[in-house]
Amino acid sequence: MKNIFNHQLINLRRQKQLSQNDLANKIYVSRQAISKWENGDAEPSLEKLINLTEIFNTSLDFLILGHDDKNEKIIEIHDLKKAFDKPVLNGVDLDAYSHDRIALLGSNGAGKTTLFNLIVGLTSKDSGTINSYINNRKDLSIMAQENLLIDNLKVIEQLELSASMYEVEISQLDNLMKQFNLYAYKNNYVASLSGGQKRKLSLLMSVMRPSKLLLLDEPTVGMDLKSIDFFWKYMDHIGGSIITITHDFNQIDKFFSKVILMKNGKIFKNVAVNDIHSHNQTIEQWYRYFNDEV
Ligand SMILES: Nc1ncnc2c1ncn2[C@@H]1O[C@H](COP(=O)(O)OP(=O)(O)OP(=O)(O)O)[C@@H](O)[C@H]1O
Repeated sequence: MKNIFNHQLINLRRQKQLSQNDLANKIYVSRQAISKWENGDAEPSLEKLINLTEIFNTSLDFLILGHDDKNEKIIEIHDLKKAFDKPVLNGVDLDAYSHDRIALLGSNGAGKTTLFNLIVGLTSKDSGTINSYINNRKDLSIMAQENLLIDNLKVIEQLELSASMYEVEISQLDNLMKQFNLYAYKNNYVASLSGGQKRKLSLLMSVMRPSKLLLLDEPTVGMDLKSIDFFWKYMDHIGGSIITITHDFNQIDKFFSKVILMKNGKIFKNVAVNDIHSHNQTIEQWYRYFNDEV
């Protein structure tokens, strides 16, 4: 299990709208100590960790690992059907749990984005059930395939808009833009960004607050290699359940715990990545075999 304490601390402090000084005063340490913890240069004593769990009303597991030890079901989909001109989803069954990192695979037109849109509520189902055990407004984030950006806003204005919706402190935005290599474009119009920069901005908007379920639709398409590497490293520090539509096979082997293959409007395979590796297969080989793309 990965220790992501410093990321959690930043996120939880922002959620509570506390400055580093405010938090330092509450637990009787210096502001510099908070800064070191958030930069990953030092870690608090157990006593201070416990103080932090009380302030943020959370568990030690959540504070350090980004999730509670219980692997809770967060979404349950049963016999989901959807047709447009022709049937697209023919009875999808899928459960996702709080620790899951799922790569959703399938050929073009298999219905992956349609499934996301149904989960988020952008599309209405024909039949079946989607039971969500999280608060979709607070705990569900999505980075959609089409960038949902407003062209005539400046980058900073676009981010301030999301920050106000997600109750994220505006003072954190400069730091986030620096991490995402967007700071130099802070006052540029969204319309003037390259495709890859727009993807990074969308990604930043979808991860600026912690979520229990994060849906990503082809997140790395259009990004350069450096940005792709940054993206996956960043994702590794995010808590909660993540379902990603991606064909970035190198990363699926490293990052994901499960792969789901959609075919003929159904979940054709739902397998642990470890199981595939234990048969000496890469995910790409497995995918090509089962998706008849050998
Ligand atoms: N709003 C819509 N109106 C009509 N048809 C639609 C609509 N949305 C999706 N479809 C159709 O549903 C099918 C599945 O599309 P979807 O975008 O879900 O596939 P996908 O697996 O995400 O594909 P890709 O890998 O190409 O992004 C396609 O045939 C598509 O044309």
